[in-house]
Amino acid sequence: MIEAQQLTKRYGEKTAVDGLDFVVKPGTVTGFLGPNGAGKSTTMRLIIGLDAPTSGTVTVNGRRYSRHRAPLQEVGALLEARSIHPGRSAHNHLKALALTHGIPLRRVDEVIEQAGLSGVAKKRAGAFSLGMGQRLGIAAALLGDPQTVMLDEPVNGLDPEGVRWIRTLLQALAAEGRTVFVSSHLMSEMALVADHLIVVGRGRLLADTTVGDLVRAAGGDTVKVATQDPARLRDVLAGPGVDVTGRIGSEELQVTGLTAREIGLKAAEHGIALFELTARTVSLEDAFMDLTRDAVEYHGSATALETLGSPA
Ligand SMILES: Nc1ncnc2c1ncn2[C@@H]1O[C@H](COP(=O)(O)OP(=O)(O)OP(=O)(O)O)[C@@H](O)[C@H]1O
Repeated sequence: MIEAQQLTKRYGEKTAVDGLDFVVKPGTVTGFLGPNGAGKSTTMRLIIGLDAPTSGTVTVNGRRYSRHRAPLQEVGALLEARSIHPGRSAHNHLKALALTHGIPLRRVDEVIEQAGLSGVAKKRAGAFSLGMGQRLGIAAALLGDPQTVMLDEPVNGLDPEGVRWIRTLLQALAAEGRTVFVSSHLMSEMALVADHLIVVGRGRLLADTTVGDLVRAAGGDTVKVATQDPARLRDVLAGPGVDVTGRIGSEELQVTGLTAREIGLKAAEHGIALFELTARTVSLEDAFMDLTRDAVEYHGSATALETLGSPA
C-alpha cells in the first residue's frame, strides 16, 4: 500500500507535485497516468526517497521508504535512470545488488528467468538493447521479492512481445496480492493492464477512478438514435436514470442510461421506426485527453498571461 497525503514537491518556482492525495492498494494494478511533465516521475522518486517532499508525506506500508530496514524487499522500483555498469553482465549486476542488500543469491537466477534474460545473462549489459536493459531493470526491481512494485514507463523500448510479457507479469504480481503501481503517458496501454487509475496533470490529481468510470464520466454510455417520431420515442424511453436530449425539430436524440439494445427493443415494441441506433464509444484515449486537456489549457493560458503581463 502506498499512501500520499498532500504530497508536494517544488523545484524553485516550479511545482512538480502539487498537494497529491492518493492511495495505491494491494491486489490490483494501479496505473499512474498523466501527460509529459505531469509529475509522475517526481512522485515516484518521492515514494522511494530519491527526493524529499517540500511538504506532505508519502509512505509505503505505513512507513516512509527510508524507515524500512530492508527497502529493496519492501519496494521494487524501476525508474528511468539506468545505472548499470556497462562492462558488467546482467548476472553480475543482479548478484552485486543481492549481496549488498542481503537478498538470497537464488533470487538472481529466478528473476533472470522471470525477465526472459536467461540467454543473455552472461553478456555485457553495455551491449544490451533498450528492451533488454528495461527487462534487466525490471528483474532488479523484483529481486527482493517485494510486496510493492513500482515501475516508471516500463514498456519504453519493449517490442510487442515484451509489452505482452510486462502486461502478464504485472497482472500476475497483483494477483499474488502485491501492490503494483505503474506509470505511463499512454492511456491505451494502461487500459489493457490497469484496474485502477490515478490521473495527474501539472502535478495535481485529476482523477482517482476505474477505467470504466472514467469512460462513463466522459460520456461513453451515450446512444445516438435517429427516429421518425422523436417526441413519442422520448415518452417511451423516459424513466428513472434515463436522460434524453435532442434539438427541437431534429429527428436525432442522444440517450444516456439505456443501452442501444434496450432502446431498439422499446422502439420496436411501440412500432416506432428507427433510422439509426449508434452507441457512442468513447475511447479511453479520448476520455484521458478530455480529462487532461483542461488542466493543460488552464495552466497554459495562466502561464502565458503571467509571462505577458496584463493583456493590452
Ligand atoms: N530536478 C528537477 N529540477 C527542476 N524541475 C524539475 C526537476 N524534476 C522535474 N522537474 C519538473 O517537474 C515537472 C514534472 O516532471 P516529471 O518528470 O515528474 O513529470 P512526468 O509526469 O514524469 O513526465 P514524463 O511523462 O515526461 O516523464 C516537469 O515540469 C519537470 O520539468
